[in-house]
Amino acid sequence: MGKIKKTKNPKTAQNTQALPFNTDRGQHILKNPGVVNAIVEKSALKASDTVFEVGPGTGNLTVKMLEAAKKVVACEIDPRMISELKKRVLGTPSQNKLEVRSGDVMKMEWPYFDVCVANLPYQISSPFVFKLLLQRPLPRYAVLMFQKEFADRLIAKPGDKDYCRLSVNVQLLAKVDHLMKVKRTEFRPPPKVDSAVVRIAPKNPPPPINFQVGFFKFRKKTIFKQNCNFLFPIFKDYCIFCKNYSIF
Ligand SMILES: C[S@@+](CC[C@H](N)C(=O)[O-])C[C@H]1O[C@@H](n2cnc3c(N)ncnc32)[C@H](O)[C@@H]1O
Repeated sequence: MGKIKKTKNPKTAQNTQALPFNTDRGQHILKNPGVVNAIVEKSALKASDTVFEVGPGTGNLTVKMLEAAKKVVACEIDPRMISELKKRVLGTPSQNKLEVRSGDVMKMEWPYFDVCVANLPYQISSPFVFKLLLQRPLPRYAVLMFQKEFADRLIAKPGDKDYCRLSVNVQLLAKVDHLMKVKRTEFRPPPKVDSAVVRIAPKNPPPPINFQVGFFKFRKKTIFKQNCNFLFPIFKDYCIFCKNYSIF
């Protein structure tokens, strides 16, 4: 593990040797190597893969993925974490396989990648998933850790209590599978909620949706005030489907 130590108030931390966690940035670090190994195993990385990791933190997942993949491009918002990560791989055989990008993943252009693996900061879950599904070329899949309740909505099927607009929108564009549950006690500091790891495999080729007039640009209420006939067939079917299932 890295040198990070939990402090009650990061802003007033006195310990200059250890970094405080910033939970406002979703800094809940996986502390159980068994969970880290399980996530990497379930990611089924190939030796030829370029992996996009969001929020590597101190690099617990990163170092394992570097052993399995051709390259890891890791995007991290916190410069302190970047420096810990770089120190961790310095002088190791993995050093040249790691590219670190500094900044907010939602504001930057994404690199080419085959697979995305991330223990995501939960506050960006929804926009991240839709940015992922609009990424071109399409990645093979993403293995992502979410708050359990968000994961439940992603994988919900018609009739389930969690079935909602998110389930419909994501499952229209991808196959979503639940991989594993992760208890809050597996993180340092523990978050207030449990988590789950999900694989999102975009449908390839994607359904023929024109996103300029698609559901990302419309509010459902606006759509239903209009005549669906002007919409191209798949989007019209989608509207009817949502209407039938009362998904608004
Ligand atoms: C849940 S921690 C995961 C840390 C590490 N991957 C692990 O599993 O132990 C989330 C990480 O995402 C970073 N982060 C938060 N918001 C971000 C953003 N918008 N763009 C990039 N990284 C972000 C945080 O600084 C933190 O290192």
